[in-house]
Amino acid sequence: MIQSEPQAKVAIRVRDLVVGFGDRIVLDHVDLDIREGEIIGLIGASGSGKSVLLRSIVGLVPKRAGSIEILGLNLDAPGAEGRRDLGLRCGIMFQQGALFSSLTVRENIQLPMREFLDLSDHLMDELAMYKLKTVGLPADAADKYPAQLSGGMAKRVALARALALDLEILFLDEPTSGLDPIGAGDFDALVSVLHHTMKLTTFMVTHDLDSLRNVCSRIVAIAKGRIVASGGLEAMLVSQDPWVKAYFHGARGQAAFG
Ligand SMILES: Nc1ncnc2c1ncn2[C@@H]1O[C@H](COP(=O)(O)OP(=O)(O)OP(=O)(O)O)[C@@H](O)[C@H]1O
Repeated sequence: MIQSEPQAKVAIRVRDLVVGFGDRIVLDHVDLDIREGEIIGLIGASGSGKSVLLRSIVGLVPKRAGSIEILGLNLDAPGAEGRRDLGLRCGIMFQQGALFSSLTVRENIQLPMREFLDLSDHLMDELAMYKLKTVGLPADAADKYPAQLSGGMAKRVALARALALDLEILFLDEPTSGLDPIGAGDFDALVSVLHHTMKLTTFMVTHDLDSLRNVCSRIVAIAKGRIVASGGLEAMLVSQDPWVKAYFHGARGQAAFG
């Protein structure tokens, strides 16, 4: 696992967060601190609320109670300037990549630039090519449409779009799902390189045991609406939480870590 700086400042502070839909409570008084430079791997059973937690933190799902601070800004009252500031400093890559099918790769990558920056078309073209290169794609991918890309390429384009601005925090929702093990390993390596070169704080929802081992600096496990374990692999392996135990000591966990 990647080591992180224990004394770094808190980048994301979640306190007493309650989120629900109808009469179902999905997040039940969740507390979580993520420090600058950490790569967090959020794990939990299907439907345990991983994506809901990610979406709540970025303000896409309304909360019922609690508070969320990102880079020192309280999401309850960010103000127009604060909202813009967060848009510039945080990037999100969703599970399905969510590329716009009618736009080329270049145009997809340029969307956040158009929203947040005032740049000439020429400069945006140069930046888009640079971002493509950063995620390991060839220049001729720029004029392709999403339907012409493989799953792995589409994920890289989605990452390039998330990185379109100079980010401090990157949110990834199951970035390696749907990739074969080699593609997933390549993607993990890319996330590690970006972490080292850009000093990104990364919050990643994942089911991928290799990603947890190779990329994350800390694992956070969620079950029954609460954080039930947090720490390195060693902490997970000795956790007494039933779900964490089953996950790390079950057949897949044994194959990966045993
Ligand atoms: N917009 C919504 N409206 C109603 N219920 C929702 C909504 N979004 C999520 N849920 C419910 O919240 C629960 C948690 O969903 P979430 O997507 O966070 O699960 P997850 O842990 O990410 O699962 P998976 O690993 O399968 O992606 C699920 O029961 C889901 O049906």
